[in-house]
Amino acid sequence: MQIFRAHWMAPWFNHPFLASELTDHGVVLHLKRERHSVSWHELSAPPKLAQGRRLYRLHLYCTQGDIELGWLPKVVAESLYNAITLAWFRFQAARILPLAESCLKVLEQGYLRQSRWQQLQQLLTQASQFELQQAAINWATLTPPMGLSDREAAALGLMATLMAADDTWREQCCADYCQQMLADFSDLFDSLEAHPLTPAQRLACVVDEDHNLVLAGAGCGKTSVMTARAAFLVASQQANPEDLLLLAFGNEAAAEMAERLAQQPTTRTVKTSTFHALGLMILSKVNGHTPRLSPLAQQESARIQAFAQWLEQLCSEDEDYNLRLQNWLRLHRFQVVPQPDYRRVAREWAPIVTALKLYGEPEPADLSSELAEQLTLVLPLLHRYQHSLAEQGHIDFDDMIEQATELVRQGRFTVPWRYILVDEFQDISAPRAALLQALRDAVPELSLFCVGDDWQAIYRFSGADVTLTTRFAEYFGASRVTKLDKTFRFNNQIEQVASRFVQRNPEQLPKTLTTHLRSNSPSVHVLPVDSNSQIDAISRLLGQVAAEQPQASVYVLARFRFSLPDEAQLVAWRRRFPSLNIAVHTLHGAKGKEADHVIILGLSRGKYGFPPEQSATALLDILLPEAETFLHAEERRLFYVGLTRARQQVFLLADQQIPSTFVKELSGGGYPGVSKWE
Ligand SMILES: Nc1ncnc2c1ncn2[C@@H]1O[C@H](COP(=O)(O)OP(=O)(O)OP(=O)(O)O)[C@@H](O)[C@H]1O
Repeated sequence: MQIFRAHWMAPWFNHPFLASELTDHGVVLHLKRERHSVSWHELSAPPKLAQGRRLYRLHLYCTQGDIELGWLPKVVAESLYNAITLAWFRFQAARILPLAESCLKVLEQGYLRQSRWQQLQQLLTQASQFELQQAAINWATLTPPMGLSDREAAALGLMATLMAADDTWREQCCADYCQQMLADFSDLFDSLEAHPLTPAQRLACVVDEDHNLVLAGAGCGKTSVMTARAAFLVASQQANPEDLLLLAFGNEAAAEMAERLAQQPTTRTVKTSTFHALGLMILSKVNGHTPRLSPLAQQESARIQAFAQWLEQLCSEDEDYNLRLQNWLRLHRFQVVPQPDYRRVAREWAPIVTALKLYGEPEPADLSSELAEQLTLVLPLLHRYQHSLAEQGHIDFDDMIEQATELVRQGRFTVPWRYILVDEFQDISAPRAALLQALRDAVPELSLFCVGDDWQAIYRFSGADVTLTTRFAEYFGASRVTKLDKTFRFNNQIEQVASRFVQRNPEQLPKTLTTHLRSNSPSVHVLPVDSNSQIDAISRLLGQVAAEQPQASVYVLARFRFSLPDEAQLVAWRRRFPSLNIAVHTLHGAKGKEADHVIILGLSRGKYGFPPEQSATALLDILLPEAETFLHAEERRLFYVGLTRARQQVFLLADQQIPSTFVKELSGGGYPGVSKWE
């Protein structure tokens, strides 16, 4: 054991300190008549060396009161100082090591998500609660001495960094992570698709907050980003394929995603599902049997049929109901004689019944007397519907999502995923968002990745709530929003028209889209036609397209299914223009699809025009979440969806006598990208 002695003259001057020695436990001070031990534990900081006129003093910071060792010759003072400093740092490093290793484990998980950041802060706080002294040490201000092992130095360095870390440091960590991933996986992003991903698409794939929202414009490659993120997570070994779940709303979209994932060997086994299939799977797994889904839920036609029958029954059983219904129908210009068109009423009221079930009855104060009357007419339909489900032991999709959410909340379903990716997020409803939130809460490290475009939110009538997108962070908490603003589908001419049109509603999130394709001439054409000559006009347009671009694809779109050309007409066109790829869709059905040319028909005013002027939706409006103040807000977005299906040109067949207000707006000046054909 090395002894560090004070100057031989110390006792002569009655100085009590004679010598010191270092042990594993601390410093032993040899005083005149006794020995005094100071454990490493009691030293709250490294020692400090001070030079006197000829001799040195060493200051020890002790929790019981500071101690000064005087009368030290220079060589002794320096070596004692070095020895105590090194031993003190070693002692602290040994104490800190488990904490440093726990912090490192959090950091090694990758992107420093808000939840991981909180975990780190908790670790540091917990440690300082146990080790009060340690909390008082300001590691950031201390410089560790030479002689520490790499491990000790790293632990102390990490502590110094973490104790000084703030939000800016976290941001920097996230940015560094992204930069590293972008560099490491640039080959993957170059080669995954037929085209290399853009910088914005790549960034969207690697950002990995607890909740991620990718806000995109039409045609900006949302599907490419969904599948590329899945491939990236697997390639970077942050996830195995079975850790991932990709969710879509419709079967077709889920199937398309599955097909795209199957093209990569690493993502072939990634699970894709619709929300409904997910709900069904959760219920079946937990309950041990498949729930009995009502045919009324599965087939719209069956539901309408049942509602129509119940309306008829209600009228025949209850004369008062019959009279009130007839009055209401007359007032709203529905057919009443020879007898009411119950099917039509059923079709219009079905979404009201769904909304009533989902969101409950509105406050009476919110209803005019006319709407209150309508409510009393609709409520018996809801009661019969619920009664019929209960009687048959059936559930519908809303029940299924609600029950699945409850099972996840109760911990009865073991959530196997760590990454959930959701397509078309703008169309999510509150119950589906609650299911996502429950899944997320069940697995602390689960990250949500939602891709959507608030400009294309078109399912409010069936309960979708676009504010879950526009106020994503308020709903889900710690989030990061990335944007895709380069569209590959359409040219600048279509973009200018469509973006200006949709942004007339100031509630839409502002976006500036750039286009990959450019054109100098207008690409949105308004063709005034007589309502009876729409088919001829389409035939002429198809002929024109076939002559100029024989292999082109053409969509014929309409607001309502019954406005679309029938199957026989489609077959006739396909025969006449065999090289063209012609398809007909409702505007809702065309969502997510694209064609070279788009023809939109039925652009008139009236109850079944576009936008439809239907007073019957007033009650629905009150029931649905967050009524929109801008007139025809959702129809405007639907029109935007129609415009943005086209890669090259859009043809708007405007009713010559009563043109749609949307078309009047487009052709009335203010939209330089629109050409008007006479
Ligand atoms: N980085 C890219 N380079 C070139 N083309 C791309 C790129 N990313 C996507 N595309 C192409 O852009 C088109 C639109 O992509 P996609 O259908 O994924 O868009 P989207 O954002 O889902 O559109 P929407 O919301 O309108 O349905 C597709 O033809 C796709 O191949």
